[in-house]
Amino acid sequence: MLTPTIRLMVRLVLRRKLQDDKAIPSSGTDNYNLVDALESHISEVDKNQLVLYAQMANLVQLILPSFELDLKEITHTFSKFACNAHTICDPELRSLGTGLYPVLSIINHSCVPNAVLIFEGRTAYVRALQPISKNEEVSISYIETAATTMKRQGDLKHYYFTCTCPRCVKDSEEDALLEGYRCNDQKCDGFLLPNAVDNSEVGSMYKTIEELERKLYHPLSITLLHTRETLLKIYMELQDWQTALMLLEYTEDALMSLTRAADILRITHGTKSEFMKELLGKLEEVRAEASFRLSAGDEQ
Ligand SMILES: C[S@@+](CC[C@H](N)C(=O)[O-])C[C@H]1O[C@@H](n2cnc3c(N)ncnc32)[C@H](O)[C@@H]1O
Repeated sequence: MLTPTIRLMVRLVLRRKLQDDKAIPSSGTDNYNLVDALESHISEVDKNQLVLYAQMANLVQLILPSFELDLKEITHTFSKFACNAHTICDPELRSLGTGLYPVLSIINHSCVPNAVLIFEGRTAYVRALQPISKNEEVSISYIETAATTMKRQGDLKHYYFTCTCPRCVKDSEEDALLEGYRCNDQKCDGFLLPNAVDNSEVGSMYKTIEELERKLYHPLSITLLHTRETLLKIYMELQDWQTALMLLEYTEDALMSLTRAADILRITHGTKSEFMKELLGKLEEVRAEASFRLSAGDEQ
C-alpha cells in the first residue's frame, strides 16, 4: 500500500501534467507555481532524510513510467511536503489523508493561535478563534498545543524554526502545572513539581493504573505501552532494577509486532537505509532478549 505522501506526490504530478496540457483549468489558488514558491528547508534537511526522499522520488517514477520526472525536483518537493502538507481530518479528528493547500501554507505557526484550520471533506477552512484586526497576522497551530514548551518545541523540529510565541518565551507557570502533581492537601489547588514528590508513591499509583489498563485494553494497546514506559522510567529512577526487568516480560509481544513491522518495511524501504538498519538492529536485540528469557526460564 502506498503512503499518503507518495499518493499526494503522484496526484500532484498528474495534476500538473493535466494543467500544462490545458486538460483541466488552473487558477490563482490552484497552480503549480504556488508549489514552487513553498518553503522546503532543503539545505537543513538531514542526509538520511534526503536519501529517503530520493528513494520516494524513485518510487514515484516507477508508478508513473511514462513520465520523465526530474527526480531532484521531486525530492525537493517531498521536503516541501514535510513542512507544508496538512493531515486532512474528519470532524472526530480521524486522519483521512494528506493534502497540500499552497495558499494556506503561507500561514505561520503560533502556540497561541488566533485561528484554526479545519476540514469539511477535502475543503480546508481557516476559522478565526477570536476577532482578528486588520494587519494582525493570522496564525494557526501546526501541533498539539496541550503540551509543555519542551514537548511543543520538539514537535516543531521538522519545521526548522524556534517558536517565539508568548507561551514559548515567557518562563511560565503553565509548564509546571502541565507536569505537576496535586498538593497533598486535597483542599489546596496548588501543585507540586515532579522532583518534590516521592517517586515510589508515584510508582505504586502508576502500577495500579497499569493493572486497570491491562483489564481494559488489548495487550498491544498504545495507551498501555505509554503507561508501561512511564512506569519503567520511574523504576529506573528509583534504581529498582528487578521490578523494571519484570516490566520487560512483554518482550515476546514486542518481538512479534516488530517482526511484522520489519516485514512490511523491508518491502517499502529496502534494507539499506539507516532507518532500516536501526530497526533491524533493534529486532536483533529484542530476539536476543527473548531467547535469553526463554533459556533463563528453562533453567529455573
Ligand atoms: C507552512 S510554512 C509557513 C509559511 C512560510 N513562512 C513561508 O513564508 O513560506 C512553514 C514554515 O514557515 C516558517 N514558520 C512558520 N511559523 C513560524 C514562526 N512562528 N516563526 C518562525 N518561522 C515560522 C518555518 O520556516 C516553517 O517551516
